[in-house]
Amino acid sequence: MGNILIIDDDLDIRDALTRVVTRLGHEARTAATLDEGCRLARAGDVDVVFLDVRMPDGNGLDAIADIRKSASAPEVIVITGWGEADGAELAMRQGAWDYIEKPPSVRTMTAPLLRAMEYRQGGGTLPAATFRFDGITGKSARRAACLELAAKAAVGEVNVLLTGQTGTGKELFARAIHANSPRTDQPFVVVDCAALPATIVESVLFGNEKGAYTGADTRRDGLILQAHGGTLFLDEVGELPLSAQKAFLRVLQERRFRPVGGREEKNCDFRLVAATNQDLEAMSRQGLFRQDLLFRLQGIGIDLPPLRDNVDDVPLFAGHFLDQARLRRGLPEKILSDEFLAALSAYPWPGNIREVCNTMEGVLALARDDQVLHPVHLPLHIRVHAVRSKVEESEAARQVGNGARPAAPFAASGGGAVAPPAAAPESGQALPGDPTAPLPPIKDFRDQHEADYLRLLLTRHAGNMRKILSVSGLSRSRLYALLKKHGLSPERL
Ligand SMILES: Nc1ncnc2c1ncn2[C@@H]1O[C@H](COP(=O)(O)OP(=O)(O)OP(=O)(O)O)[C@@H](O)[C@H]1O
Repeated sequence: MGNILIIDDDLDIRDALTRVVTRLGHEARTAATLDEGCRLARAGDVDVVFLDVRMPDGNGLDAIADIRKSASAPEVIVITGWGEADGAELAMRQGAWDYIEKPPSVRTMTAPLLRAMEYRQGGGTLPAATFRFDGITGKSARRAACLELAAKAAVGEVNVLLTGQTGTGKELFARAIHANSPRTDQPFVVVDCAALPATIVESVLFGNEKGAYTGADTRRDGLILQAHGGTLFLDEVGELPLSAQKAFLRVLQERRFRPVGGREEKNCDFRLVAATNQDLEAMSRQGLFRQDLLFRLQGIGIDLPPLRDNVDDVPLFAGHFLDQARLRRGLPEKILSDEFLAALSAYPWPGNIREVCNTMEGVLALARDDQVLHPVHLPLHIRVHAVRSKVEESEAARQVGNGARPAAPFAASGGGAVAPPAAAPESGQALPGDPTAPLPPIKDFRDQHEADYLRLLLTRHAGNMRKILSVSGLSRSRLYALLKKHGLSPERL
């Protein structure tokens, strides 16, 4: 028997779910507010949580990570409004087990609950608790959800597709999935698809017989055979030529392949993990990537967040890599000055975690004998960025002091500047038109303009999520987080 928690403000849905839960022999607890639900999840030994998205006191999606962090790490089944595909997607990205649409039927309520309970009773309980995160750090909710998914993926055989910008840790995660899988004692074979010469890509993958083509003076085993029993990691899979995609799809379907120039087929048994920093869905719409292969690859999709979406993780990574480098060189501990940390946080880290790692190596080389780290130890471009941000902030404050509204913070990523809203902001501190009026603190000023920008974004592009994301340059989760921060309704997304 399991403990099921139902968090929904709709009494009818609470009652319907309670009936389904008790009929399956489990115990049901209910909460009509998010606050009470989270409290019950934290307090009790809960196996599964049914969680409504639109709660009177907040958005259920924002509570998933917290609920998953409760001691019993319950599985979360999200209840979304009909057609809220974006909410469902976000729920899965935050680590939800599954989602059901309103109005729920007995079948839609029962199936995911049965599967989640089966998973927990079958030893799948708390996979993250037994997952070895060797060398993996980061605390943000999104990164934690990625680790959860990796832990779940590791115990099974399903194909995994890791996506994310360069340096976000795709290869590190692929290695961790292999290391935590039953195949850990077998080979982990990396195929860098971007480095495969197009003319011999099939021979590199599938091997070749002697004389199969000009220059093939020996027989050789391909990488697929080398991965037999273990894990094949296809890095930069978007670079795989179309002809090789077709051949590889067949391998995935039939687990058999024929070496180039060979007569007999060979069996192969490998677990596939692929990675890309490209948008494979867009590529497949343009005919550049086979859709059938994409479907096969993304058994479990793990989308690693860019570092700039989780600024709070920057000092953590900096400390982590600094310690690693310091211990390797036998140097004493360093103190990170506030200015040093501020400069790190102001920088957007386009090279993500890899860039932090390289930067900290450089910092340590410069600061060998200095106990305290200052901005001067950072590379010039990072210092320049920090200084520019500071100057821009003071410039903006000065313009406000003159009664002018600054244009710079509204520069849209797609080009032209977005005009500031005509009406006075609905909330937040009003800007002083009177030059003698006291200035708001810079944080309030920034927050207020952020809110104005979001309102404008929603007004102009209501209902067009793709446009909203491309114009703003925000990731989906960052957008939701900002809407929540400013108390704006995501309904118009
Ligand atoms: N969560 C993490 N914790 C600690 N180190 C990390 C983490 N993520 C990435 N790194 C480190 O950052 C560097 C880059 O990671 P990795 O090579 O896995 O990125 P990637 O996404 O595969 O990059 P690319 O797309 O350029 O191949 C590595 O040194 C890796 O160990």
